Amino acid sequence: MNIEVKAAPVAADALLEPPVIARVGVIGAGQMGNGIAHVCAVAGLPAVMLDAKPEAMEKAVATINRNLDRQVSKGLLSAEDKAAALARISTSSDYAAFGDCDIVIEAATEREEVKKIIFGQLVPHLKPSALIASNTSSISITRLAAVTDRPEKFIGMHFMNPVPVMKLVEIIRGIATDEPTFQAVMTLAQRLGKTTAVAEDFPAFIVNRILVPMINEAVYALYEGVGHVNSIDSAMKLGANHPMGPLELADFIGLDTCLSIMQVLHDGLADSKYRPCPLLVKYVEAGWLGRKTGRGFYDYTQTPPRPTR
Ligand SMILES: CC(=O)CC(=O)SCCNC(=O)CCNC(=O)[C@H](O)C(C)(C)COP(=O)(O)OP(=O)(O)OC[C@H]1O[C@@H](n2cnc3c(N)ncnc32)[C@H](O)[C@@H]1OP(=O)(O)O
Ligand SMILES: NC(=O)C1=CN([C@@H]2O[C@H](COP(=O)(O)OP(=O)(O)OC[C@H]3O[C@@H](n4cnc5c(N)ncnc54)[C@H](OP(=O)(O)O)[C@@H]3O)[C@@H](O)[C@H]2O)C=CC1
Repeated sequence: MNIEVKAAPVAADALLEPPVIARVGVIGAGQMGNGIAHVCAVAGLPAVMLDAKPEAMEKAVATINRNLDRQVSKGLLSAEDKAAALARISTSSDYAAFGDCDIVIEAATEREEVKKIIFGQLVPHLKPSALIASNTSSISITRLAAVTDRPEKFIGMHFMNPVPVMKLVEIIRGIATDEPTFQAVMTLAQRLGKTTAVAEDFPAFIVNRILVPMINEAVYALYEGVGHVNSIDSAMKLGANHPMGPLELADFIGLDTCLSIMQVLHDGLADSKYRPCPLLVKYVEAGWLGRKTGRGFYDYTQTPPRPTR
């Protein structure tokens, strides 16, 4: 009996060449934006950063300088390579600066409405072939892509904090993301020295679906009096071999970002197990956002940082 074996159909876009990325734009010059610009520049890619506030960009360049020095002192980078990397970084407060970028990576505050406004401002300045990536920690890539003129060239590129140190980048395709975009971003992540994990477009993807509910649970443990800040963090560092305790890590990520991620999980999965801890909500309402505001579960004006509970 003859069995006819048919080749699986090949999507038309799989035959197209992925675009080459030679110049990167970064929106948001906070802790993630400066880290993304840093690793691009070290990998030889010119990177232009934009932020709502000029002082945020000045601070970002100073942070990059300090973190490059850290790599030089550890012997990971030569002084010449550091100088060359710094020279590849520029800043602008005008979206027109993204006109010659092959990809723009958005790393602004974790609020859907903020990101959607940014994409509306960005799109008119992009060349037709330019890709857009979002570094969102949790928000639907499909929904963000839908407000742009190029959902097929839109993708999630989720770096981990601190970007120069952490090996992983999660890659998330929206429903419309095409194959050349996916391939181009996989190649870019490799060029930046990162390892990729591909995640489907579900709330908070893989890392934060697992990590941030653990942090939220640590805040519940604090809220319910199971332990003090120090005992909770020591327990997880020494008892589970985590490099940082969950409350220290929450402060490091930013409590506003942790809360936004829990809200996306709670809204998106409609399961009460993702309810943000009321104490986390209260800290964010107080403006105690962690390291970036000098106070969270620790007070960073003290050396060493002193637990606030
Ligand atoms: C929320 C999300 O969407 C996803 C996420 O990113 S979740 C967060 C994922 N990251 C983690 O889990 C990090 C856990 N912590 C660690 O792995 C380690 O503690 C660490 C790598 C951050 C630092 O380890 P270390 O090198 O032993 O510590 P140390 O040299 O004392 O560095 C600590 C400081 O350097 C930073 N850091 C270290 N090397 C750095 C570098 N090359 N570039 C930038 N920052 C660096 C740390 O953020 C911290 O900042 P301060 O300058 O304010 O102190
Ligand atoms: N923190 C973490 O550990 C990680 C965060 N992420 C994600 O990365 C993104 C950025 O987070 P992170 O760097 O921590 O946040 P930060 O708060 O450190 O930085 C965000 C920056 O974006 C700026 N910004 C806000 N609105 C605009 C705008 N309209 N145009 C330009 N810039 C704007 C903010 O300015 P201002 O302060 O003036 O509002 C701020 O400088 C978020 O989506 C977050 O979820 C991903 C991985 C890890």
